Amino acid sequence: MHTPCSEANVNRKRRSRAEEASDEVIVDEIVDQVNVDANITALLPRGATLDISDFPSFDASRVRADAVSRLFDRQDYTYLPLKADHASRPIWINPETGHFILEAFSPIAEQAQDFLTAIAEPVSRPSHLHEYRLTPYSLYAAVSVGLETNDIIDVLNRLSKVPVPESVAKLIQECTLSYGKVKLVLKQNRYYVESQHPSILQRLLKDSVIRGARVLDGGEAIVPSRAPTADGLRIPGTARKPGSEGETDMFNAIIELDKDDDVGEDEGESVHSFEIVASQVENVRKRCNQLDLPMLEEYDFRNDTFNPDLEIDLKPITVIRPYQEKSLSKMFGNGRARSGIIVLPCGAGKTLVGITAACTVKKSTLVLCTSSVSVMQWKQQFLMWSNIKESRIAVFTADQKERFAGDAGIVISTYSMVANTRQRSYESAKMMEFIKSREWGFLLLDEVHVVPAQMFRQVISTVATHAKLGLTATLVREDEKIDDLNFLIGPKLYEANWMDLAHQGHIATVQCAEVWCEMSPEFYSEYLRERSRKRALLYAMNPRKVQACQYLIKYHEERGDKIIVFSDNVYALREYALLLKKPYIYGGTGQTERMNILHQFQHNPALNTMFLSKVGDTSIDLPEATCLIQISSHYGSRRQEAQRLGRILRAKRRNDEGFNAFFYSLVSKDTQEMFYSTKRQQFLIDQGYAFKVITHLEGMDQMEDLVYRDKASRLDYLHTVLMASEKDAILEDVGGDAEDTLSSAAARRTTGSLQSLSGGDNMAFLEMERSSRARKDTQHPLFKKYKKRHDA
Ligand SMILES: Nc1ncnc2c1ncn2[C@@H]1O[C@H](COP(=O)(O)OP(=O)(O)OP(=O)(O)O)[C@@H](O)[C@H]1O
Repeated sequence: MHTPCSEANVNRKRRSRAEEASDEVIVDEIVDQVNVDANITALLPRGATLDISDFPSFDASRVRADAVSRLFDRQDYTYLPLKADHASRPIWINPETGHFILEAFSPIAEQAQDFLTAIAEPVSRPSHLHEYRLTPYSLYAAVSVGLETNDIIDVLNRLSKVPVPESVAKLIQECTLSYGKVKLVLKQNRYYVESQHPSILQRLLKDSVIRGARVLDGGEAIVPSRAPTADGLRIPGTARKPGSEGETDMFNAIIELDKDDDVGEDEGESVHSFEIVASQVENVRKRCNQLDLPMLEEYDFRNDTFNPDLEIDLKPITVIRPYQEKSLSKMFGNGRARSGIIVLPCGAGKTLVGITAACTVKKSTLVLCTSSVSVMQWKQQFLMWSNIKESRIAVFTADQKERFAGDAGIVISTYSMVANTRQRSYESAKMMEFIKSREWGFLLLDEVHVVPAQMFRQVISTVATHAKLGLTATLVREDEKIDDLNFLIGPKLYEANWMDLAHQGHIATVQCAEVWCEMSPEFYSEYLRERSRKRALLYAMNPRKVQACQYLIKYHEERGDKIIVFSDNVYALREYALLLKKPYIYGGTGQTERMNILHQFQHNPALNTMFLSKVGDTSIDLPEATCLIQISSHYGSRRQEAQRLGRILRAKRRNDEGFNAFFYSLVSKDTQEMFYSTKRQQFLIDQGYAFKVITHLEGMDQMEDLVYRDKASRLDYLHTVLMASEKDAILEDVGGDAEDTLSSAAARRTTGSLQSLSGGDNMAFLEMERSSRARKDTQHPLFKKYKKRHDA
């Protein structure tokens, strides 16, 4: 993170003792100055101490004269005038990049964080300082949750230590003034273009495409009506958190909005609209984008009398968690359903968020997942959390093609089933007709980060739907295709902070470590000589790595942990597992054997370790697992790293006193693997996880049965590895979204062909190859403009 203080800290380490001594004098002076500022200390949380490195701002004229300021070089923003009461305001604004630094130790950090997540993208959120960045997408999302240009600038100004720089205010204005001003609303199966600003509708109607799409029924072109009232739509199963009002007061004391600012939809301003023909919706949407007036999509489900209601509610025993409620309030905040994406960490309960949204909309719902195993789990979860009748849920997979009873219901299927353009079986074609022929109130899209944009386009153009909700844990893709999702589904509505959820006990706290394993000399000289893919095999099979793995398994088994060892390379997986006498599962493992291993892992105290290939990256729920060891991984995939960590975030024992789960990445030192490893960790580091580097495992060399201790055995082993074909160095291809037929009782999300579980991975990688040819025509011109400006 590029903050003046962190950079100064790094640079300071490189400097001579003499310079440091002179700095100390200055720092002492600053500390003195800070100490006399009673306001600052009074604002600190009880028990917290003031660290000068957390406190880089002080009198600008003094800084210029001291020995430290030159270290900041171009990042010296001391010319920005600090507000007199800056100490009680938690945000720094970078005028050049639109990045914000939030002092996470501020008493109003939580409220400031809520505001920043609504208007900006979190970049990095370690313990003390958080970094956010403004982007057109984040501002688009802000507008879509109801924030207005002036509110954004005003609140930012109140939270900021310096007046909002003109460049930042301009970006906010440029990106938000036209956004959110036009809405596409589907009412009683008729599409309306709606706005509170008649002039904007008039501007749109000057466009020939839009004018041509308008329904002319002799009525007024622009029809005024009443805006929906934000009557605080209550999401089922939610209750107001005690004490939350007090916190709001505190927040308001600093950033209080003018009363007038609140007069908006609450007061029932009139809105104006004109109708467009359904077949022209896509064209009108495109035109609006080109005119810099993108349409927001909202579903006025409570006034939809055209589509039959679905009898569904959360069971009385279902209580949704505060962060789940918060994410949903972004979707339903104004009494309508806004389309968009909710981002929650693995294991934080995205399924229940989706189900609660369906219970709120109460209209026919289509759920799309990445595999048929997930389809069955969604069905089971609907039955577990809600009171929906089983006959109202239908499953559409390769093996089951059901229809729900009655006129409203839920269909759960996979992306590939719905997006398939090849020849379909008779049954499948009939089912698709059923899906296409009706209007869906709600489309729930699971694991949106892995589905190619083309597939989304196919789904969205096939299914007539009012509101869309995308769910994901990691809104990152190596192919940078995330932007497409914003336009195909909607903006990001909410993103939870992983660390907060871990501190509240909703997900496990995890200790992450990278274990650096020296390459044994024999392997290293082969590695340097080798030019082919076998290099990867050599660093994966490094005997020191095998030893580290053996040691860690022993250490954690003795602690009572249940361990999963991950390897993307099947050759390495098999060799390690056979050598260490542990069971392994990969794409080719027979079904009975798989079920048996998973069952034993869960219930047999004598089996505490299993090896798992890439097929277990996603959708596997083994809450018994408390330790992960990664021996070989898919190059630099940040998403895969996060998903793997996700396997232990739901550890059953997470709320035990002092409990920690463990995540080890074994890396062969001085090889290409180190580069990939650093890249892989970035997403988790940005979530606040700290990777410790372990260079020496205490006591490993003294282990009695340590493998490959002598040179002869290592040379033998090297020959075996060199004999392996180049094919063995290639990572496992786990096939597409294969349909499976298995089920087992206990292991939720492991109840089937694991081969099918990783279909999503393949989808994303497939798209990566095509990314260079990807069409950019759906990109909003303002974003293109913005990107060009930034690239320049
Ligand atoms: N409000 C809640 N009350 C009780 N249990 C909950 C709640 N929300 C989620 N859970 C439980 O948390 C676990 C994880 O939920 P879920 O499988 O939906 O997570 P997820 O976010 O989809 O994870 P992944 O990304 O790994 O698929 C489940 O066992 C679920 O029953």
